[in-house]
Amino acid sequence: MSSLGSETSTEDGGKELIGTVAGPGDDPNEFVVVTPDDQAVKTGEFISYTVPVDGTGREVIARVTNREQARGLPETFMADPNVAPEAVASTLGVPTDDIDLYRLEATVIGFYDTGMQTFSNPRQLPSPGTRLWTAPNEMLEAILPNLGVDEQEATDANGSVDLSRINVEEREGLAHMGWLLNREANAVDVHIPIDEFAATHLAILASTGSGKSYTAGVLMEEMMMPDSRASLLVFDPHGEYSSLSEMRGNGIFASDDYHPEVEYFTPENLRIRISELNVGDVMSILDNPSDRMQERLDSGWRAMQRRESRTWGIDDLLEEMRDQYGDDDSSVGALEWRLRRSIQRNDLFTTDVNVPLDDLVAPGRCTVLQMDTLGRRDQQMIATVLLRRLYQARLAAVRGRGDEEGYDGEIIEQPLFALFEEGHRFAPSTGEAPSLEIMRTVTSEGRKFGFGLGIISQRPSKIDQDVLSQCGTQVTMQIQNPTDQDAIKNSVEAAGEEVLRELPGLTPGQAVVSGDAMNTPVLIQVRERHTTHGAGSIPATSQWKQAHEQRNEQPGRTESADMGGGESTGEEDLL
Ligand SMILES: Nc1ncnc2c1ncn2[C@@H]1O[C@H](COP(=O)(O)OP(=O)(O)OP(=O)(O)O)[C@@H](O)[C@H]1O
Repeated sequence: MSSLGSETSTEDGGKELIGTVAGPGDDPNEFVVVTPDDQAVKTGEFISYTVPVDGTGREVIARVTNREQARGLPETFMADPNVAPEAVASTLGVPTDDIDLYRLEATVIGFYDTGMQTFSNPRQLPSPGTRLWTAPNEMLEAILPNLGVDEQEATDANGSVDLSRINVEEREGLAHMGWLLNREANAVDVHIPIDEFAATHLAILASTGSGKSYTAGVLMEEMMMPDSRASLLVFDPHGEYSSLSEMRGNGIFASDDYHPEVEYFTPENLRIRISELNVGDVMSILDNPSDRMQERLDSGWRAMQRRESRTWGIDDLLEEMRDQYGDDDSSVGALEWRLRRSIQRNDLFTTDVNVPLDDLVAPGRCTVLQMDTLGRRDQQMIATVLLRRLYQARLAAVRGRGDEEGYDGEIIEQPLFALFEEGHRFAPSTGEAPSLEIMRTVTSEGRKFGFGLGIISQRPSKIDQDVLSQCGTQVTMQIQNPTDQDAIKNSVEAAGEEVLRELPGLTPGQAVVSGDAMNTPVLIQVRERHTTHGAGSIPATSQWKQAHEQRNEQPGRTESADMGGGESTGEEDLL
């Protein structure tokens, strides 16, 4: 490795001199850097240079987007793998010092503007000859995520702005997701503001096995820390989050006055009161009701909803429809069969039990709805009814309806965050799902009412595009499928070319974080979980072997398997 001239190449704070600007690049925002250093600068690295802006020297950050060799030893020197190219060079008397030269392309991100609290593009490329440095670790920690660092915090005792002096770890309400992939582990820790993604929603998108639920687990752990004490609700269609209960006894999550609560609900205690369904929900679960049936159901259902009692059932509804249309109406007869089969005989629905929302959600409580024993339609139904009730309860709280005389509806005073594994199941891009409408409502309006959603999915192209495009923060992991990459391109505003280019090459645990929680997209390594990950793949070969050994140990099994001995040949069992 060679140094740039005779100057020392490093400064305090891990800032390293890496090269010199050669000139502008192909795009207006791009420039070219020549660097002799073949180790320090990888694609994706953040580099910096200083330019005068309004009379003040500003440290501008740029991202390296491409790296190629500009000069090196001739390829013929590498023809024999048994002989080092340097040995060939020395035999031929060719000097090898300072021979390697790299050409980097970099895109300007901007300088951090403490007034605007985000990056500002100086709209001026560095002049040829400008010296480039790796951006300092502490500064990157403070300015890559959207932490709203302001001038007061960033100003040192001499009155100069110094972004490296911000101690991110002292700030509250941040989720430590991991660290910048291009730097050493924990050199640049990435802490994202929970308030941002809890308000404007979150999407975690990746192919299966890339680390979506692991990352969701990391974020939930962070949200349940003493300085956040979230009110979380997890819709868990596969029962993947049972290990979150480990947070209860783990000191990392506790403080003098706080221990996180983790509660599990199963379908047995999540029954849906029939009167909570609206007529659209019912239509979606009935088998192809005709127009006449729909008309009768609509009228009957509305009449039932006007009643004071909330504990009516299918018999009461049928009686109402018969009152309206007569005892012999054939459409009511056809509806009876469908209603009894889809609702009355389904244990999920009941006339009177309704889990109080206060039992379900509370500050400092993570509630996991374990729905793995239910079919897709029943899972959607639970999500529909719960989301609708929670949304109404938040709306009532924000609008101060609790103080109104005569208001007897539910109220949830604290903001909520609901996380959906298999998000495409609840907000699908095609086909009917009763939950789609309320998912759209919460993602478009929830911000105003303190109701955030997190959508996890391995098939971004199968998520309703309105819902996906409302997820302001995105954690995107490995995705190779071109249709899913297109869905991300079309719905994720922050997903520029550089983000999309990264996706196929990521390995499990690596992610691009972009959107509202960030000032610019970054590639990170997600940190390890404090709780056990509950969703690993099942190791088939060891489990087959173990199961087979156990089977052999069963006395009856070995005897009947031994066709040569004992009284049974096993043939009797077949007769
Ligand atoms: N940040 C990480 N650190 C360590 N291991 C990780 C990390 N992220 C993922 N893994 C490993 O990768 C495996 C797959 O992760 P995970 O179960 O979260 O994938 P997934 O995308 O949710 O898959 P699926 O779609 O099948 O649910 C896990 O078993 C876990 O061990």
